[in-house]
Amino acid sequence: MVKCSVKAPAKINLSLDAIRKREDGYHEVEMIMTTVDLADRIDLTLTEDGKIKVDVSEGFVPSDHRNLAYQAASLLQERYKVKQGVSIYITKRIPVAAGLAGGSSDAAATLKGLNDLWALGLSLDELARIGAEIGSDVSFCVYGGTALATGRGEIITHIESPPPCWVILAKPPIGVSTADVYKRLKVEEVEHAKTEEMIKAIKNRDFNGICDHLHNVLETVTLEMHPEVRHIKEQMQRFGADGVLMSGSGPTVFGLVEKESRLHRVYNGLRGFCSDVHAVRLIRS
Ligand SMILES: C[C@](O)(CO)[C@H](O)COP(=O)(O)OP(=O)(O)OC[C@H]1O[C@@H](n2ccc(N)nc2=O)[C@H](O)[C@@H]1O
Ligand SMILES: Nc1ncnc2c1ncn2[C@@H]1O[C@H](COP(=O)(O)OP(=O)(O)OP(=O)(O)O)[C@@H](O)[C@H]1O
Repeated sequence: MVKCSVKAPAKINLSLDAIRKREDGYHEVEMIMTTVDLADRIDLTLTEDGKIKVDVSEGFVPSDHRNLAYQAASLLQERYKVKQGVSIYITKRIPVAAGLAGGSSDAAATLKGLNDLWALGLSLDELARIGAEIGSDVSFCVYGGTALATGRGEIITHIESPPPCWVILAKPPIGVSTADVYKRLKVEEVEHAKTEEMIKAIKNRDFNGICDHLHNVLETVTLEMHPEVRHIKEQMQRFGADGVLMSGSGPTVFGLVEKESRLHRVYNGLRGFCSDVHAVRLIRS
């Protein structure tokens, strides 16, 4: 096999809590993450020149060593002394710098695709451990589905999928730096998430319970920096989403909607003033 295509789905954080700042500069977190069916596409083609080459459908995403898919390929190539190179084409559909783990998911998909193409025989757990060296969200993206992520986000405990529902994603035309948001977070002052309650609601397939326990400690920080995120949250609530929260470090806001009849109202209402809106579903593991 010399080529393959891999899907790289986005994630949302149903809850995100920061427990404390660690000595290595990262925050100890507790997050409930789940994948949604908005995905980038990664096309991998092996080459004999030993080089890693990245091209991206979006001009403003870096196509050099800063690209997380490049880093994933480079890490595997060096560690397993692979002689072949790879040409990576990324078709971006996930909004960039959005809190949806687009780059992390591209890296995870590249790890999985190259594990097959280079016949490395690594397990998902091994790929997730390698992924953690690239970024805190990459381990989760290797597995997908729904999980509790702890540590700095790289320790993954699988949980069952939430009951099916629609997810509306709306991103204002700004990008947010995760490092910036964490830097401004006053972890000793946060109102903590009820992570156990969220897990219980998911296990009980209690859609209203899930909506009641949506909580993200980074939201206050990003809302202060970007009032347009608050505006989108308010509009999403006004148009009738059952539960609304900012994902990750933002600025994307997601709304959970149980009934399809209401989906159109929320989607069309938001499209009125926000150009980057997607109606997607949760992906069951
Ligand atoms: C906000 C989330 O997207 C939620 O899923 C993740 O926590 C961030 O994951 P990520 O983008 O893969 O983040 P990384 O590339 O590992 O880290 C970017 C920067 O965010 C800060 N960071 C990240 C994760 C974490 N648990 N604590 C932190 O303080 C650090 O300053 C780090 O330098
Ligand atoms: N494959 C990639 N796709 C998108 N951005 C990438 C990629 N590789 C590197 N980047 C860089 O990473 C930055 C953050 O982009 P990304 O879309 O991964 O953010 P995010 O969705 O906020 O991630 P997270 O939720 O994990 O914090 C971008 O500004 C871009 O410069």
